Amino acid sequence: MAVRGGLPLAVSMGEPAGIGTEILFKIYEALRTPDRQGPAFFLIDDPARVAKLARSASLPFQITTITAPAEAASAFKEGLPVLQVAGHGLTALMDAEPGKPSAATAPFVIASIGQAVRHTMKGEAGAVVTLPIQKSVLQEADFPHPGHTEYLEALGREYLPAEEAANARAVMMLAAGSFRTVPATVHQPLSQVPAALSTEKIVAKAQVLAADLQSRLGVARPRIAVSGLNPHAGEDGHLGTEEKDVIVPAIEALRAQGIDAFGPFPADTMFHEEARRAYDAALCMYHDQALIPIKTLAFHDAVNVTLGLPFIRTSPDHGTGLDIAGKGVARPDSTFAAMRMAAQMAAIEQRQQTS
Ligand SMILES: NC(=O)C1=CN([C@@H]2O[C@H](COP(=O)(O)OP(=O)(O)OC[C@H]3O[C@@H](n4cnc5c(N)ncnc54)[C@H](O)[C@@H]3O)[C@@H](O)[C@H]2O)C=CC1
Ligand SMILES: NCC(=O)COP(=O)(O)O
Repeated sequence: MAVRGGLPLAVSMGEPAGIGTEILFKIYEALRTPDRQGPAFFLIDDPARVAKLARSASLPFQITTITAPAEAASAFKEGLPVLQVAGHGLTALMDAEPGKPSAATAPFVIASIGQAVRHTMKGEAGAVVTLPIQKSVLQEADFPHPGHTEYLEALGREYLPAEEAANARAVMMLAAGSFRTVPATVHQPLSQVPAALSTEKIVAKAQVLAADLQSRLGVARPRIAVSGLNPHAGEDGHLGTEEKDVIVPAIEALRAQGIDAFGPFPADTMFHEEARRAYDAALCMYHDQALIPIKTLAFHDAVNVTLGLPFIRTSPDHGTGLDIAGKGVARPDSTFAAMRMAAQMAAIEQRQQTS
């Protein structure tokens, strides 16, 4: 599959003690056949570390060091292309042990994400695909963002004109085919969610969602079902008032702007099969409300997409899988789906730019 003018995907390394690299090995092995059905990519990591892992797993292919993304497409035919991640003290990476993350590797994990974004924004890569990070370890290393979504929002702002940058909002979306869920608040402790919700925030997230469903995913007239926050969507104010005070005004504002938003719906009944036919995306109020249904129904198929960025970013829906790292049992499906989705989005973007 061609990616934006044949450009390969830039894959950030994620947690070196997690399942990301072994998953990438499985995907490369599946893709290196002559009739491969998937996009070319390059990994931003330490080639020596990746080669050591490949040797210990007796893989039937080689790791190819590249010095620039432009080499990735042809290198992909010879071996899994790896571009050096920036940073000092590479022994910390070489010493990474499956299942045992260390804050010493955090600077490389963070640098790899930044490099993937830079190459994509420079037009050297078609999209960013991130392998999972161990968020607690990055926090220990004083990473000031709770996850990729927030970091990518900050990185994306650097590429936007000042006025646009001030209003830029990254939106987390989990997607498995036409089943899509979006949390209005993202990595927020549950106790802080009610205070963090506002009519403005819900409106801003829904605007990005509607715009990107149209422009990046080809949904002509996005239908957005909005969840309540409380049991039974507040039971007409008897079980909470956020619906009346915050969510309904947001839906009204969105409808006045021509966005087909409706609700609020009780979150316990809006995800069953028939209910899902009525909408293209569910805008939920908090992380687990959005992620539990989709990970329960489609754990190995779902993709995490960040909308509202000046570049395309996808990721598997799962995390670092420390409990299974190094055992060879991690399934590559979600990361593979993330790569295919990034390639499809890049192709849509390219068609729009050339039409
Ligand atoms: N995009 C990202 O960077 C993400 C990072 N995380 C981070 O990952 C870390 C671990 O999070 P958890 O909640 O434990 O979730 P997890 O997804 O890493 O693991 C949950 C369960 O699913 C299994 N699992 C995960 N991926 C699998 C795969 N590909 N094949 C087979 N089984 C798989 C694991 O073995 C574990 O039993 C946390 O630090 C979290 O913040 C979590 C989600 C996304
Ligand atoms: N549970 C999803 C998740 O934590 C992914 O977050 P992000 O790192 O993509 O922001």
